[in-house]
Amino acid sequence: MTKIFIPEMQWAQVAEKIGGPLVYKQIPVPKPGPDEILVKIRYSGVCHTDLHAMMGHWPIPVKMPLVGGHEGAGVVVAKGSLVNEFQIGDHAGIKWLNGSCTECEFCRQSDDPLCAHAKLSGYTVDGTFQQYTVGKATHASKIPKDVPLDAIAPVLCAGITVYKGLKESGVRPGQTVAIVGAGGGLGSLAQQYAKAMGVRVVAVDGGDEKRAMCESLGAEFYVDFLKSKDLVADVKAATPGGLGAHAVILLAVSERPFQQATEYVRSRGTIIAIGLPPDAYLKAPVLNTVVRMINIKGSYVGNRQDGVEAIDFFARGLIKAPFKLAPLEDLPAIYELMEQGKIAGRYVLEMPE
Ligand SMILES: NC(=O)c1ccc[n+]([C@@H]2O[C@H](COP(=O)([O-])OP(=O)(O)OC[C@H]3O[C@@H](n4cnc5c(N)ncnc54)[C@H](O)[C@@H]3O)[C@@H](O)[C@H]2O)c1
Ligand SMILES: [Zn+2]
Ligand SMILES: [Zn+2]
Repeated sequence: MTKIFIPEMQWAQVAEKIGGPLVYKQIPVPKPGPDEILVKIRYSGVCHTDLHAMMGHWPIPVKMPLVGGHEGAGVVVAKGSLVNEFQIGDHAGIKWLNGSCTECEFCRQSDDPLCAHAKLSGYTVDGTFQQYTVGKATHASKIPKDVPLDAIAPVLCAGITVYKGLKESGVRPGQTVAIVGAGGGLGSLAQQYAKAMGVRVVAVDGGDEKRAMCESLGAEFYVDFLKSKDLVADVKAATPGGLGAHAVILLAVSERPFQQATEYVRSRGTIIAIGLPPDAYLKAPVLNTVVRMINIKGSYVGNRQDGVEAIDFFARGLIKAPFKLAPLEDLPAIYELMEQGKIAGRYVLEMPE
């Protein structure tokens, strides 16, 4: 086996404290434990969760200083003595779920995201905004060699999460899903997974750039929340018979749509909350929820099998979502655009050689 050179130091984007700023600097390359792999990250997507993490938006303690990032795609360059799943040179993905205990009731039932001892990339352990990242071999994703590492990166969180959310909604081929926040990273992939599953899409987001993107991704209708005078009526009008959407996938980073979705979901329909706006509450009228038999559920990333399936959809050529490439150094500017809701699709960072 050819020996791969691994440097002692590497470039990383580091948040030194809650709220930032980010510092682009050299830090030590981590060493994999016995059950871990070391991945030379080539590309990492930038998820809105990374921004929430740096800003301390959620009441879950976040590691500081922090290297964010959890959509990392690269090459295995070292592994611990217990690792059988990967060989040096394999392509691998580091996801939000960096590892879990594998022994608790949730892990045993393949609900590993619910594990109380889960390690979260770019939150409780350092993530993929660095040249080299460690992850548990059991939880890292296998990426086929013919799959491009830049395009697959956003699938590792955004893709898996929306794929899982669509399955949790129970929406069936031929039915209609309203995707709220359709113009963002998760939204762009949600449209592609829905289409691949034979589900019709009503996209909800703001602005003409996102309209153009959603229409190119196959949305049958686009409702602009910035321009619509009656969003509920507009979404319903875009669904068969005007009866409302069979499922609503909430990906927006503001609270309003979480309050509104019960108004345009179809009777017996399901609302899936995925977006995580800070300090937000779900609110639904009890009467309508009961007499229209509305389901409201949360959905949180996906388990290992969801990951395998989501990557497989991509590998079969069914998922093509737009992304923009930028060097790792540009992360602060990307966060600024994200804050302003100005990113159509996903940004993918390219690591320095
Ligand atoms: N549940 C999970 O497992 C999970 C996984 C990944 C991300 N997330 C969360 O999902 C959210 C979205 O992440 P992202 O990376 O796609 O973010 P993003 O910034 O790329 O996209 C968010 C989109 O929401 C749109 N939006 C804002 N207000 C809206 C409104 N009122 N109506 C319609 N659209 C609106 C924005 O214009 C933007 O296009 C974040 O809160 C993130 O933390 C959750
Ligand atoms: Zn994410
Ligand atoms: Zn567990």
